[in-house]
Amino acid sequence: MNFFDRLHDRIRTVDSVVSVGLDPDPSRIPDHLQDHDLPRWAFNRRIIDTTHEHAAVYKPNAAFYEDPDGWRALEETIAYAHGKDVPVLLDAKRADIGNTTRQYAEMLETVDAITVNPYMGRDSLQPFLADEKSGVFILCRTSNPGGADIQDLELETGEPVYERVAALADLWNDNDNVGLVVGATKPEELEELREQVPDLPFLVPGVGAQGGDAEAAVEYGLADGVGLVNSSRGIIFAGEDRGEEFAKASGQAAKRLKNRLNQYRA
Ligand SMILES: O=c1ccn([C@@H]2O[C@H](COP(=O)(O)O)[C@@H](O)[C@H]2O)c(=O)[nH]1
Repeated sequence: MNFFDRLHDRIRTVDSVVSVGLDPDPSRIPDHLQDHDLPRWAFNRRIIDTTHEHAAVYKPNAAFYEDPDGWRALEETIAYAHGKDVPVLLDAKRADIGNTTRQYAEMLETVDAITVNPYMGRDSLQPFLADEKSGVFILCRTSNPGGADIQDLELETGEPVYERVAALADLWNDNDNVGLVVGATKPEELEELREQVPDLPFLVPGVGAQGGDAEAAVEYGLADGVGLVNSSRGIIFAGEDRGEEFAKASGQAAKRLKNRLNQYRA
């Protein structure tokens, strides 16, 4: 079964399009976990225990794991999430020349989907696109203010770069495994892009800590009911002031976001 069919089933099972971002900033991990062998893993395990019933996927961002202990923490986290039947989308934003990107694509042996950067063109993404079972989310219109610097530039045809990226992503979708990353902070672009590529599911980050538009994220992020709305800090650090009870607050935050997003689902 391909990733989007599996995601469709997962969304139906938990009645949720919430992507729980696992970005365990070491400086924000509660004191009582700092002595663990792998504090990031100890933190994530507790977050997974309280949020998995509300999670369509877990989205660890590779930036929070790129050191030897980090990779171990990530491996444990992925295995634990899978043990709870939750797919894992690695937010790695990878791509490189073909020979290198083939190595990056090995990551798809351990996760279910990945984010990739289209800046180097189709050959830089080919090993990801060719992996029929895995999801490939292509950065299109990102949520950060500087996303405009390049993505909004107008081409000679009058279309902005992000629209060209969406058109290319649609062309590259031979295996029905491509989605787009479009920020919830850009509701107008979400609407335009949904019209342009009606069949591509979106990963929509930027609700929660970045203050994006949750209603637009659901209304335009889903293609035939399939898509993901991510919150990371808003869920995992919801209980920052609650000491050993921190994970309970994360479970409540994930449930609250699920219910809020479900108000807008058809
Ligand atoms: O356009 C983008 C692409 C990726 N992200 C990532 O999503 C999460 C958002 O975290 P919050 O704490 O909910 O703000 C994080 O991993 C980003 O690197 C994004 O925000 N925008």
